[in-house]
Amino acid sequence: MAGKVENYWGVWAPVWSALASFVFLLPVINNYIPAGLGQWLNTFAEKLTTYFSPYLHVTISEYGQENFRRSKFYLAVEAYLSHACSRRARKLRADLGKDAKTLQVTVDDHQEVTDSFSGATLWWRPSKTTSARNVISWYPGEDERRYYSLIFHRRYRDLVLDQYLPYVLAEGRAVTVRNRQRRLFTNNASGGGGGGYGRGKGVWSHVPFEHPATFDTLAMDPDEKEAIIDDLTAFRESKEYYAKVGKAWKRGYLLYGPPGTGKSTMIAAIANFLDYDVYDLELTAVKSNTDLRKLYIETTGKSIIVIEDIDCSIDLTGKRNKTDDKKKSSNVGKDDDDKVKLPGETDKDETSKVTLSGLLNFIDGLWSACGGERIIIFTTNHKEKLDPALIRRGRMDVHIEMSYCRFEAFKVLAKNYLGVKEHQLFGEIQSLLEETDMSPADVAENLMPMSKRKKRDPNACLVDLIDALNKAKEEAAEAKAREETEAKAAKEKEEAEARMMTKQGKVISQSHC
Ligand SMILES: Nc1ncnc2c1ncn2[C@@H]1O[C@H](COP(=O)(O)OP(=O)(O)OP(=O)(O)O)[C@@H](O)[C@H]1O
Ligand SMILES: [Mg+2]
Repeated sequence: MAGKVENYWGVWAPVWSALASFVFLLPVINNYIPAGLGQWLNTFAEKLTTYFSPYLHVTISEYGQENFRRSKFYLAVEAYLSHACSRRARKLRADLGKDAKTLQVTVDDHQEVTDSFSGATLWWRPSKTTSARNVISWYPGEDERRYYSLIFHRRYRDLVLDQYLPYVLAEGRAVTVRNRQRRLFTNNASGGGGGGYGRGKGVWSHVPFEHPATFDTLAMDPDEKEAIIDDLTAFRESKEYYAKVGKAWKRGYLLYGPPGTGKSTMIAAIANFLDYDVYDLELTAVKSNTDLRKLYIETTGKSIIVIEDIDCSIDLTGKRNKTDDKKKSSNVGKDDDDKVKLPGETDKDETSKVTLSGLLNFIDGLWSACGGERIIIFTTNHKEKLDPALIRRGRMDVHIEMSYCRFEAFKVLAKNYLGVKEHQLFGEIQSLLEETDMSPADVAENLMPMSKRKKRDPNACLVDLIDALNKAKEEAAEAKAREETEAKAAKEKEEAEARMMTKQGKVISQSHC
């Protein structure tokens, strides 16, 4: 939006100059004339300025009606100007951002910057007023009030109000999102951090999210990876589509597979790819369906809600053991812990009472009025243990199997860990990986050059990996042989027992005869 710098005083310069002198002198004149006349002169000066000036001013103040909060529009303008116009300003203000890591540069006070939009030239001027009162203020922004003035010709009034300002708001927000420090939230208060769960503060505590995993570092089949990236991209760009078909803008992913195959790493890669916050939901720390609902409502848009190891978190299979059956089944669909407690009465049962139906509601987000895109991810080592209702399409839309390391995935790890794309040992490794189930975590561990010898020579890492694969292969063969022997022994025992039973049966029937 770079614009030609022009002076908005233009041909009206002499008139403005005279007016400005008059307005400037007014406070001095006011000291020597009666109060009534002074007030009249002030009003007159204002009217004169408004009447002659072809320019309009829009003021955007830092603090709105509520003194505690900085105006969102002001922040958006600040972000927009620092991004779009700060290059053209001569005086800048530099500060550390919210996370105290990134440098933020904004246009300094009283520095006018120009912008242009659909042929219109606009001037932005950041200013501040300082309170004359000799009172120390408790509230931020009371003593010093910053504001932006936007000045433009009145013929652009509609353009500015209807198009330019909404554009500045949207652009400013986008810049803020790009610059923000993403966060990892957790509902497990013992994990440290800010507001504890259920203590009247926020229900989530958070730390900066700094996981370095990306899709480039994720070792898996390239075609599957591409399909996931496509799916995520389509989701991110489908706001209108979801609105059109009347669906909440959310998508569920089920990541399943053996330990160490990259499920948690994949979540970090997705978060980094989409630039979303992550809410790591510890289900065992949630006491009731009501609390689960509160947690959902307090999540923001552009976020990933994660429940790791869902099969271990809670009994969600719907299959209850007989003794507990009666008690637990009365829980399904109800929030029995919603009932009013007597004063002083505490929760005797500290265990989670989240039910399957509570979780299903959570996923469906039926009671949620919050907009904005959300991704829900479950991880599990045992997909077969999960209730089909929990993972049906529509809830968990995409099922992704994270499998043992095969050759294509190995090549990604070799490139990332050793910087090696081709090697004479690759052939041997390929055939070993096809025959042996080794998790990417174990392969990665073998490739890590953690000793001086390995650091000097990537070859040593590959040789170590071959040794580990051969060992794993032998162990797998031994385990298989053991299993076969045990199965054979069990079968023989069963047959012997059956023979014995038949024999006994015959004896009994003969004695009856
Ligand atoms: N597919 C992969 N690509 C790259 N690195 C991987 C992959 N899988 C595992 N790793 C490495 O192994 C470590 C453990 O992986 P991760 O925690 O993602 O496994 P997981 O599937 O979540 O295991 P679990 O089921 O035990 O939670 C990671 O820190 C990562 O360095
Ligand atoms: Mg994991």
